[in-house]
Amino acid sequence: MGGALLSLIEDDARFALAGALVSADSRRVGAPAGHHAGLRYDCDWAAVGPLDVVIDFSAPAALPALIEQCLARHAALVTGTTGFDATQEAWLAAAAAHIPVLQAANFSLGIAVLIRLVREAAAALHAWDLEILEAHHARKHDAPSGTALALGAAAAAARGTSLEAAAVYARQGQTGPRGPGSIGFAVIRGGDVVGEHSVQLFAAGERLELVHRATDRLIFARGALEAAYWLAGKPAGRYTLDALLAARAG
Ligand SMILES: NC(=O)C1=CN([C@@H]2O[C@H](COP(=O)(O)OP(=O)(O)OC[C@H]3O[C@@H](n4cnc5c(N)ncnc54)[C@H](OP(=O)(O)O)[C@@H]3O)[C@@H](O)[C@H]2O)C=CC1
Ligand SMILES: O=C(O)C1=N[C@H](C(=O)O)C[C@H](O)C1
Repeated sequence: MGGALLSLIEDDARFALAGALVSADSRRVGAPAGHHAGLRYDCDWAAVGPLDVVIDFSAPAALPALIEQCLARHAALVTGTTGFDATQEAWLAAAAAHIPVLQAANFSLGIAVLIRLVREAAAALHAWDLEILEAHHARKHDAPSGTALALGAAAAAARGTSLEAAAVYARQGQTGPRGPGSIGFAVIRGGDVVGEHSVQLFAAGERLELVHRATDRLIFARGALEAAYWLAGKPAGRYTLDALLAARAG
């Protein structure tokens, strides 16, 4: 995602790159960061100049330093990183008391609309069995994807329950029949799949499938850049992609 962001920022006059950070043991440290006037990848926040907004697509382990630096610099934070645990989610919520934070498991417009459709379908077909399938490239670290979890949370909320109460993440052996009201997840990993999500609702004699397929990672980078431009300079608080889309539509 870092590479996709760099390539877009190069052609976007709204942005000036302050720095490009990778992990301490990255083979990229010291290599040119795209074609940005002498900027090189670094692993040290000290190499990053003054900034208005940080865009994060990294790993949960990067979060403590990320939050510390955003707070110290009063910078807005856009994060697309997935796989945070409950403690890390709480750190993000606490940071939002001091800086603007926009977190989205998926920055594609199609997924934003899919989440709305899932809410509607889950509520309208409240007794139907609901399953979520996702497929991603072989290098992905977390499962199910953040997007699959967001879709599950939207469906659960639309049915007046929570993902914690409804989710079934694994089935193997003598599982017994499907639990009523449960939300099942299935995960595929392989090759260079950019990201595919399918929400399926089943009743006797019929099935509804809602599917999104991403074929280019640039869509996520574009969405994150729009979010960053919108978020910079806003008051402290939590912001969502939905709020950005509503602001643009209105
Ligand atoms: N919200 C969305 O729309 C999307 C979200 N994602 C999520 O974004 C995250 C990154 O995905 P992707 O770009 O494919 O992953 P990659 O593994 O390709 O890149 C991760 C980057 O983060 C750096 N990094 C890892 N750990 C640290 C650390 N502790 N401190 C600083 N930098 C670190 C890596 O450095 P190094 O050079 O060492 O690898 C690398 O540059 C994932 O959580 C993924 O699920 C991905 C796509 C879209
Ligand atoms: O790791 C990825 O690649 C992606 N991760 C996000 C997720 O976990 O939902 C978004 C997108 O599907 C690509």
